[in-house]
Amino acid sequence: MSTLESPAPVREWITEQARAGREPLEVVAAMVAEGWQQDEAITVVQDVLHGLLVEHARANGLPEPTPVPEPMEAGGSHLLDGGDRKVPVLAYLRHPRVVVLGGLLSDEECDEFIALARTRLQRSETFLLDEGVSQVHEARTSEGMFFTRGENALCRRLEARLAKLCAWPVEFGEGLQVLRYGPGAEYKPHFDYFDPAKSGTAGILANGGQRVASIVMYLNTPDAGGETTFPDAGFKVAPVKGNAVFFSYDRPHPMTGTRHGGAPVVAGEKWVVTKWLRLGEFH
Ligand SMILES: O=C(O)CCC(=O)C(=O)O
Ligand SMILES: [Fe+2]
Repeated sequence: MSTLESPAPVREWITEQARAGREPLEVVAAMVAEGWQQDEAITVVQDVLHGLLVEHARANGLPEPTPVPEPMEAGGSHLLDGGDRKVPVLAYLRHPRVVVLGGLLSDEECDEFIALARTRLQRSETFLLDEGVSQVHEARTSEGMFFTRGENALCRRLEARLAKLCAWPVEFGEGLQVLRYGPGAEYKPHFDYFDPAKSGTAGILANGGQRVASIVMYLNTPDAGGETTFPDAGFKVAPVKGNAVFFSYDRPHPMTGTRHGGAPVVAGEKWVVTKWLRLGEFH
């Protein structure tokens, strides 16, 4: 019998202990004293407590966690397999979940993205979920454009690399977006998921479901400023050509800590290409 199919009375007893404020390790110790194997006791306690937390979240109107891409899962190696390229991890943070990647794109790939996007740029818009429309907004003073998924050989190559790195299907990704920030331009702190409380969200989620991860890739190195900031974590990522920042959010809620922004460019310009990953197939 697997421990997860352990009899209901044991699970009920663990739940009672947790509700009475007993420490999980004490509960495990009590089970071991009753003849349980340590590892099996830990597994059952963990499973019951996880279920309690999910129930608690639901009862308090919080969204439940979903699976997310996890680029660090590959056996703990710091050199990730991007298929056609090995990608070094430069830093990672547990909460919010952030992974900083070095050399995700070659210099030539960065230059080619800028060249392909330059003539198609338009003032960036922000999707106003209450009104269900996209509008120019002072919180976002960049210019941008979207490629459709698989639009050209360069997009296809990068999309395949990201899918391999994140172990997340290409079909679950939105088209790549290129942004250009001139001097002084910025993107004020925001969340990338779609707010479930807004009326326009249901329509957006019909295609692909929620966003669960973002990868912001730097196509040049601004002379000063332009960091990607995570203000709630007191953390910022330096925009360096070819490098990237990955972050994931397992539910559309501020508790993920993934509020982030593009700090104002102080000197020079800043170019990024962004990929958003959805929970399901995006058309
Ligand atoms: O420019 C940056 O550093 C962040 C971009 C961003 O947050 C976005 O495109 O959603
Ligand atoms: Fe963002």
